[in-house]
Amino acid sequence: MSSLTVTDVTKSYGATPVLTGVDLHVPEGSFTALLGPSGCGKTTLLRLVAGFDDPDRGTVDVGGRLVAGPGRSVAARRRHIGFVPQEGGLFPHLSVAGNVAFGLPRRQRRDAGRVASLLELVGLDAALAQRSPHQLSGGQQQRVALARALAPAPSLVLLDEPFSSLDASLREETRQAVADALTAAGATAVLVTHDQAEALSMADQVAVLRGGRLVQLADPRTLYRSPQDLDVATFVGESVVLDADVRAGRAHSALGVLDLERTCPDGPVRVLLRPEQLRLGPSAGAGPRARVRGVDFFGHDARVRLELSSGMAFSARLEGWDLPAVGDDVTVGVLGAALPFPGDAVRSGVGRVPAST
Ligand SMILES: Nc1ncnc2c1ncn2[C@@H]1O[C@H](COP(=O)(O)OP(=O)(O)OP(=O)(O)O)[C@@H](O)[C@H]1O
Repeated sequence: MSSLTVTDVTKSYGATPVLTGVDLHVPEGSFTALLGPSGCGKTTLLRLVAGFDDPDRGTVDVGGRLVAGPGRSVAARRRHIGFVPQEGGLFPHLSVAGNVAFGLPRRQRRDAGRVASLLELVGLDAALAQRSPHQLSGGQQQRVALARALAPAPSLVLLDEPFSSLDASLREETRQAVADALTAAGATAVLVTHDQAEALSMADQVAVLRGGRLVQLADPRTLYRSPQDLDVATFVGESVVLDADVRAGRAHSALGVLDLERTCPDGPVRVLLRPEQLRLGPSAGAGPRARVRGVDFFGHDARVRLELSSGMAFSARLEGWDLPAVGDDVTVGVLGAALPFPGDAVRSGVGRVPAST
């Protein structure tokens, strides 16, 4: 397996810039997720790396070998890159074993042991080897597609939204199987997704793309806890954004006086909390009082929608055992510190919680 280095990659279709000055380094043996909203250029970047298209400017380097750049474009089939497309792209007329064997060098195609070990690597029972793709679940098909992509021991594996067509329970299970197989193979992998939970749970590092630019590259915890701006914050998770006034290093806000995650000059600021930092107490307790306006119960946890007497609405994320009822009055406490964004203009004093889950 090899590292991947993308330097200053720019691509336009007609007059429309799709990628602008993208720099990305994926260390050997690591897993990077490209995360961003629809149309931000994720798939285009993957296609330029795979060799399905060429950048207008910049370079792509796989394991120290320049595969795309000024005057150079190595053909896709010579880049030693495995590709797992959205729907798996299995050959319908070949068996599972035939599909996996297709990825092997010609002289190894009849090696049943090699095919069996690849199926084992992706967590599939060898008994499935003679089935046709249409006799498999969507999750099993994706695993076969990964086994086929890993078969030639590629330098790099690219996965383009491979779980998007799977239903929720199968998606979780398949993600885990794919992540385990990639780790076991020591693969360098890049996954395209618009699902923040998928990116945060699977990847070693997450590259957030917005409008064709890479706006932040960080490990999942850093990205979630220290997003570079409020747009990234709300894209990677639910947020409570408050207007506040910093005095002597603490933020005075509608949810009380908050400690800050990093130093911030005195003055108006917007601060970020995550809904799971909020704790609710009895209405007679200390802290700002709020009324419960709604409870969205998910089983293991719940989103409790709250409103202060000022009309400010926000949500807390609580474990599902001991939840308040709609109409209850509660007090709100804050765990940990808030993240300040001094550059963001103070708006109307109303907190917001995006609907993204
Ligand atoms: N071959 C092409 N010709 C013209 N425009 C294109 C082409 N490929 C992509 N685009 C445009 O480039 C932009 C980025 O597309 P891309 O598929 O890379 O986005 P994405 O982030 O992967 O989105 P999604 O999550 O919806 O797949 C879009 O506006 C798309 O319409």
